[in-house]
Amino acid sequence: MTNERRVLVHPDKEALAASVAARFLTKTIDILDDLGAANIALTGGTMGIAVLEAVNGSPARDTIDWSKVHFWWGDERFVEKSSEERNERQAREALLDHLPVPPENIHPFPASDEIPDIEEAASVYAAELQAFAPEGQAFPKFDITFLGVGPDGHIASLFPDRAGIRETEATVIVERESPKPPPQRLSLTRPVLNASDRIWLVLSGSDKASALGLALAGASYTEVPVAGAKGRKRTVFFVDKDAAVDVPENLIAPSY
Ligand SMILES: O=C(O)[C@H](O)[C@@H](O)[C@H](O)[C@H](O)COP(=O)(O)O
Repeated sequence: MTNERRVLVHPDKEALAASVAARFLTKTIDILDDLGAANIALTGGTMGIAVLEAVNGSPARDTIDWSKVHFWWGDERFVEKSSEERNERQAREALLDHLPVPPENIHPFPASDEIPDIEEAASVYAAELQAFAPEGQAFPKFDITFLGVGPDGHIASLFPDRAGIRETEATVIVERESPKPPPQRLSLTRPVLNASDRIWLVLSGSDKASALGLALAGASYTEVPVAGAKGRKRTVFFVDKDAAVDVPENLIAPSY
């Protein structure tokens, strides 16, 4: 199988979440068989959380040795730890709090009431990435990185024409004026995201169609950040029919 970007189309959001959840569970089993451990980067957003809820509801959920899985995030809203807006809180409620994952395997970004200075919070997460990195590397190799996509084509908290999407040296950036509320966010940078073996983008709804179509048609990633998402081995767009209306026919994988 080539590393060409693939688009898998599903009839609706529910089928999309269920399909991605099933694929996540089987792929994680394969990764654990191959490597003995897995690093997964989660995303915020309604589709990202819907996938986690579907994983939690799967009968196959408990076939995995979750003690070997580490969970990270691609981005986080810089709000209080208990805020309902936090990606970590939403992921814990959707899945993580229902799994026998050792607490030390869950790596959330710092919250604003833990480290009030957002620049320091970014440095703390960069240090956490470094602490779990292979020798000589600055961050772990993520086996699967989930990304949602905004109507403007943003991924994680990397937004069009903002400094964050252009950053190639730092592993974590600060976004202070996110066009998507809340305004203050922390995000992994594109090089870190793209060092993932697999990037799985999950998007639904007609409001995503334009960004997806532009990205697949070769738009600049500084203008349409999702255009710059490319895993080392696989880049798969899991979409519903509404989000797929502008996708070139030749990129749509046969439905299965
Ligand atoms: O913290 C966040 O808000 C997410 O990381 C963000 O990148 C999200 O994934 C997209 O905005 C898509 O969100 P929806 O799936 O809700 O459209």
